[in-house]
Amino acid sequence: MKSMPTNLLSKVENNEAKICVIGLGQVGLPTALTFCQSGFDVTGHDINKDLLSSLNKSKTPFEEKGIEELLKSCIASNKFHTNSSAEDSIKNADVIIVCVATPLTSGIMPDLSYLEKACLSISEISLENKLVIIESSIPPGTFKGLVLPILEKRSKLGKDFWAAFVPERLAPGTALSEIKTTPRVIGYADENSGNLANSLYKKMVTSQVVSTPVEVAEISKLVENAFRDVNVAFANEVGLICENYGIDVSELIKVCNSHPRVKLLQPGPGVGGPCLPKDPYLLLNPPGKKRIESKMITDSRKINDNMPFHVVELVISAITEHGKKASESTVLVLGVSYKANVSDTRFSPSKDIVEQLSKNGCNVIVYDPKSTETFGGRRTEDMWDSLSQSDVLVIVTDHDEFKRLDLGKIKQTMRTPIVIDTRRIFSRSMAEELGIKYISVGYTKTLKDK
Ligand SMILES: NC(=O)C1=CN([C@@H]2O[C@H](COP(=O)(O)OP(=O)(O)OC[C@H]3O[C@@H](n4cnc5c(N)ncnc54)[C@H](O)[C@@H]3O)[C@@H](O)[C@H]2O)C=CC1
Ligand SMILES: CC(=O)N[C@@H]1[C@@H](OP(=O)(O)OP(=O)(O)OC[C@H]2O[C@@H](n3ccc(=O)[nH]c3=O)[C@H](O)[C@@H]2O)O[C@H](C(=O)O)[C@@H](O)[C@@H]1O
Repeated sequence: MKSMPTNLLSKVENNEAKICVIGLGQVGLPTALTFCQSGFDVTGHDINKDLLSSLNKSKTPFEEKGIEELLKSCIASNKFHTNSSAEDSIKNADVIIVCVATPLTSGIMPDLSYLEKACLSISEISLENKLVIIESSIPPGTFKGLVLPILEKRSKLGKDFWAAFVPERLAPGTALSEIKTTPRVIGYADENSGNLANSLYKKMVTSQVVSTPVEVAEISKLVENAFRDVNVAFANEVGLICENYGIDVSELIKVCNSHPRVKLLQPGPGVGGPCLPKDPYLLLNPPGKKRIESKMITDSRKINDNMPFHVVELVISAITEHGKKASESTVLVLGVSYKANVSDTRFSPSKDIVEQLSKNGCNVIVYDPKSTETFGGRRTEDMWDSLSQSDVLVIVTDHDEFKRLDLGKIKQTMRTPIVIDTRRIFSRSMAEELGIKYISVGYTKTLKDK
């Protein structure tokens, strides 16, 4: 075993290490730009050439607070470059950070093909004196079982090169602040690699850097997201219970959360995004091993996946109670992205809501200022004009822009004033005072009273 790579360590400590980030998506781009902001020279490589050319014009394909300004300043400083050649990008780098996607296959199994290809292209180059970091979320056992065997094709870990798994914890929408302020986990396979990675991330992160064996780090990332998924599922289940009792879940949450050890989350239209619907399955499917059973985790996934269908039931009941047929009704859906103030529509609850409403015969109009996705509905540019033709307004995403909508104007404009506010962006009492039929996940009193 070689001793600590002092040359590489001093390059890291003096901000002289050249960094290459592979995969410039929602994780890779903020990572590349934040390291650049911390004083490093960063090359971003991606297989998507259109993405590289739009980044070179300071345009990002997704919405993220402050990212275009940061991209512009990093390009202007001449410290951020893009390169479509994997070979050149890797060859010239001291540190290589892999941020490619690790999605699910159609059979809900981990799809590690992007990671495998990225590692293969790294392994083609001599890794002498380089540090390789994997940031992509990976099923337990992947770092030692897949990543290292590929990287060690020509070079030896701990002798020629160093490697660590450093899971990303940023949440889209607040990525550029969270990437620095959220404590960072370093998953190490050997001590020197762990120390190098530790020094590197201390340059970027203003909070704690926690070191742990790589096996723990792999599982920690997936458990964190499964924890969040299970907690949202519990909130959703409590919402459904409240509908049965005819009480308002928001009032209940306020009361329960006054207990110092209770922190109920917010029920809603379901759980979307690139990670929560996927990571519980990465946790339970270690590559090459038997699937692990966890009823709580899989049931939570089912509860959350069922919420869009529940929202559709709320809409159809409201239409029926109003004496109309679904096929005669127009429904305006506000929001296609999976959560507030982001443009990402991956696994968005809006998809099932729009598709199922259409299947029920509704005329579905979709409006989202952050995305042109329609999920098969008809997109409108003029929300107020579409509202004037609508029988039901369904809020699926709580963008700030929607929160500012005037309820009085909504009441005056709609053909039938029925609002399904799945995110609780409006005041229930104000809506009801205005004569709006107000329904939410966890509040269906107006429906049940009839
Ligand atoms: N999106 C998020 O908020 C978070 C994601 N993660 C994890 O980070 C990883 C990346 O996720 P995202 O950034 O959302 O994915 P993404 O899909 O937004 O970006 C991945 C990028 O990698 C590129 N790519 C794929 N194969 C490549 C290759 N062989 N060489 C170069 N580029 C390649 C793609 O073209 C794409 O631009 C995943 O494992 C995800 O689970 C972790 C924390 C937060
Ligand atoms: C444990 C944790 O908080 N993980 C974060 C999560 O980011 P993400 O944007 O997916 O999380 P989120 O804000 O909880 O949103 C996920 C989904 O859950 C829904 N949601 C969330 C909270 C809530 O009370 N009710 C609710 O319905 C959201 O609307 C959204 O559809 O997953 C990220 C990731 O791994 O991609 C991770 O880095 C982030 O730190």
